[in-house]
Amino acid sequence: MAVFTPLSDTQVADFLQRFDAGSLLRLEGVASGTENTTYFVTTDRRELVLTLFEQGEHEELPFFVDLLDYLDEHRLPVPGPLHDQQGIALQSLADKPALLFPRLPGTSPKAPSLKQCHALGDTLGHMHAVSRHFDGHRPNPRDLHWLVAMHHRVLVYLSPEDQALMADEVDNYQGFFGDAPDLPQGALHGDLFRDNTLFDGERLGGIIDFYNGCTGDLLFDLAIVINDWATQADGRLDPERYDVILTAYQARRELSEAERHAWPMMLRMTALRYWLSRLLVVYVDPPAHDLTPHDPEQFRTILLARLEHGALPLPDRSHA
Ligand SMILES: Nc1ncnc2c1ncn2[C@@H]1O[C@H](COP(=O)(O)OP(=O)(O)O)[C@@H](O)[C@H]1O
Ligand SMILES: N[C@@H](CCOP(=O)(O)O)C(=O)O
Repeated sequence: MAVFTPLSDTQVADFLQRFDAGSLLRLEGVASGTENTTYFVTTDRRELVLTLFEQGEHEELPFFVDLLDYLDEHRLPVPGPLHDQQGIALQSLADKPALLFPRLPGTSPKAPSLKQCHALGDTLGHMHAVSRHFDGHRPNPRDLHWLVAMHHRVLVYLSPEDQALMADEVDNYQGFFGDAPDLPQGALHGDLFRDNTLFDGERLGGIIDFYNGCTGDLLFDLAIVINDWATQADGRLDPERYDVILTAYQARRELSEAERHAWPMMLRMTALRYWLSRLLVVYVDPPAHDLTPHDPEQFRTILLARLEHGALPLPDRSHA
């Protein structure tokens, strides 16, 4: 499904000669990708992943390479791209930009255990502690400016109640974040859902799919994680997962007073961010290929639950 550009064994064998990565033994298209063409590549030396970039802003690829290089150098479990014999990571193959990565171990959890939640909170806290010093720059493409600009495009498809909900919420965020003190900044993953992690048992083998990566409010990343990892089917927060992730995170990077104050609003804003991006996919800009879109309703439910019940208290760092 997700092999948009078919590649032959010969093309990939030739491509591998640019690197010091061994000779091709096996090439296998990956069905689960949604945006790019992904192949698993086995050589006589190692397991690799080859990605061809089918869409998106290609001029932004050097930012992703720099970010992955930086996090890899700081020993975060990310696929640091392979560099060729001239030291260059970003390549071209079949007229598409291409990157070669190590294949990280594990599978994505659907119902993460508390140990997996701990590993995720610990790694995200570690990542944010080091990513504060990353000197690349890419504004968050899904921040409040984007919400303000884009939400008008879906209102016509919503019930009058949902139109009011969305428009009022965006107003609330503008009022709140316009006056709020600046939040700690750094590089973010930007889409750290369960399906962008690979677990080898309880061990976090890797965080993948950094193509929403950007620089901005670190709290935005943490709120995305909590809304995906620590939410029950009815949209309410799962208290155990919530506590474990946030305690492990804060053992690495303590939240500031400004972040604690902004937390309930950030949970709402990132829920609306996905309600909106999913509505845009369904109604405004459906993908050219035949993929089942994610359900926007899920994030409307999460937003309503955050509005009705607020956020649970944040654990203190002293409990870490
Ligand atoms: N470095 C990696 N190690 C192991 N598996 C990977 C790696 N990168 C991607 N994958 C696998 O390929 C799939 C598609 O990759 P992804 O980058 O998420 O593509 P897309 O952006 O098209 O969704 C992932 O769901 C995962 O199964
Ligand atoms: N994880 C997202 C999909 C990626 O979102 P994007 O619109 O920022 O590319 C989801 O579950 O909706």
